[in-house]
Amino acid sequence: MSIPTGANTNMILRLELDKEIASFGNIATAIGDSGGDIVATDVVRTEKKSTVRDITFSVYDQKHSDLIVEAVGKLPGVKVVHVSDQTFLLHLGGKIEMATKFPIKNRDDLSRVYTPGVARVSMAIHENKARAHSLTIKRNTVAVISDGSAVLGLGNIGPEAAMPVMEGKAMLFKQLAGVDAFPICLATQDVEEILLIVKALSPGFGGINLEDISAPRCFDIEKRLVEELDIPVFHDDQHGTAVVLMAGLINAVKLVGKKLEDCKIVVCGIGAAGTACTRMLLSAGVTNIIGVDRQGAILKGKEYENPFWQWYAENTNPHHIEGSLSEVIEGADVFIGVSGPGVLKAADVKKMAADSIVFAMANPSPEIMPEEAEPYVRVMATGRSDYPNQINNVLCFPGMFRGALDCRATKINEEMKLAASHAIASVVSDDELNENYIIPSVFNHVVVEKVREAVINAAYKSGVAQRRREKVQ
Ligand SMILES: NC(=O)c1ccc[n+]([C@@H]2O[C@H](COP(=O)([O-])OP(=O)(O)OC[C@H]3O[C@@H](n4cnc5c(N)ncnc54)[C@H](O)[C@@H]3O)[C@@H](O)[C@H]2O)c1
Ligand SMILES: O=C(O)C[C@H](O)C(=O)O
Ligand SMILES: [Mg+2]
Repeated sequence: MSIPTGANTNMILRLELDKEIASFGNIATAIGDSGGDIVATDVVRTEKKSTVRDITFSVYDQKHSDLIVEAVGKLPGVKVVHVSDQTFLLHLGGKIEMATKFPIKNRDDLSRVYTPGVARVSMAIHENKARAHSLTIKRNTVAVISDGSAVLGLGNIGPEAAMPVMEGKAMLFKQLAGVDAFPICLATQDVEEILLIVKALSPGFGGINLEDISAPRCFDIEKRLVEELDIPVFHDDQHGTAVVLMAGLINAVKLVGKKLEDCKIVVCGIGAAGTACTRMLLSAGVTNIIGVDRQGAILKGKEYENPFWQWYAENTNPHHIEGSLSEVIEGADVFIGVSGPGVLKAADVKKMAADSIVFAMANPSPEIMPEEAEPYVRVMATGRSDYPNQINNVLCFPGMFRGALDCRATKINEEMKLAASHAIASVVSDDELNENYIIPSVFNHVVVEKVREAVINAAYKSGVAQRRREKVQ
């Protein structure tokens, strides 16, 4: 599968040029004629007969870049050394590192942070385990755990390939909410093994963020970890997504003047995210929900191997609507896509009710690109950062864990999730609300603070916060 590099990505082409044969003018013409735009050129080194240059040029996508590289590579005296882009360069050596809070300057410091001084601290924790929250990194630390089985919409690409996504989540935790998160990708997809590993590594962490673990295994893993651990365990693809979806929907229906309970909602992709989004919609009073997966609409009376689809069939699709996505979407007010790229066609969107809302949330390529859907929809959103209305769980998980860690919640419950949805939605005021602004930006500093506050209040009200209220600012 080719991954779109995004609109107007800058590529860097390293060329070795034979000084006698190659002409920079020809290179510039080849790039320009192929629709590329030269942004910069740098001389890397010059030798007697050749020179090595980096040419930075902007392209639309991966295919466009390949075309230009091919055209340049055919020029006389030009050898393509390699092609990279800024995204790849940013990933060289990974995106995060560990830092110490203060330097160890002398033997005195050494004897405090390390042996012998550290032994007294260890014994204090041994006497009272709760002290780990004040004397170790536990109170500010979250493990971001994946088995690489459902990475974005790319599927089961394995733990090594999942690392860049998990490093990205860790960066966002730190930058947005000051939470120290560790990416941990496991070389197993066995439920029992994952449970054992996560439980065994939990002592050093204040929370567990499960990420990109495929359904239905993710449900069992999360449920059992929640039962067996006394720190919050949160499967981000389920609950983070559902929280942000609900925030976007609260504002979108307000904008189009519909009532959420009256809407016909089609959810496409009944995996981790689709199941959790549906549960949240049901608890908000929506009844007319139709779930669609690869085989079409999920229906009561049919036999499903997946026990969660059995539950789904019992609890949704009250009018027993059968058929494919393009059949069941007829007259729908809302489409929620958490499946894969290009699943929804413009012709399907045309069949939706007036003032339709399309949340095409599959990453990195949505169920339909905004350019295709926009002529027929009133409100369009994706999970991506390069279009307006980014409905992405990053609006939830930093503030959610910040709040849960600060009040030392034992779990993240329904009350905390619903409070987070309303907090996110409330960042967009009625005056600001419009088709291109139903959900705040990830960079809006108010979001994390509002989510944190709402989560803390809900945690105290629902009795899962352990820290004395007056200690939590
Ligand atoms: N925007 C966000 O914040 C956000 C959050 C979570 C997940 N997602 C996206 O949602 C998608 C699913 O993630 P998940 O964690 O639930 O994965 P998952 O593997 O648990 O579930 C995916 C489901 O989609 C179904 N599906 C795949 N292709 C389909 C198609 N062509 N038609 C109908 N159904 C199809 C699969 O059968 C599966 O049931 C991914 O693309 C992911 O990037 C987005
Ligand atoms: O990682 C993201 O951008 C969102 C979400 O967790 C996903 O799996 O797509
Ligand atoms: Mg994810």
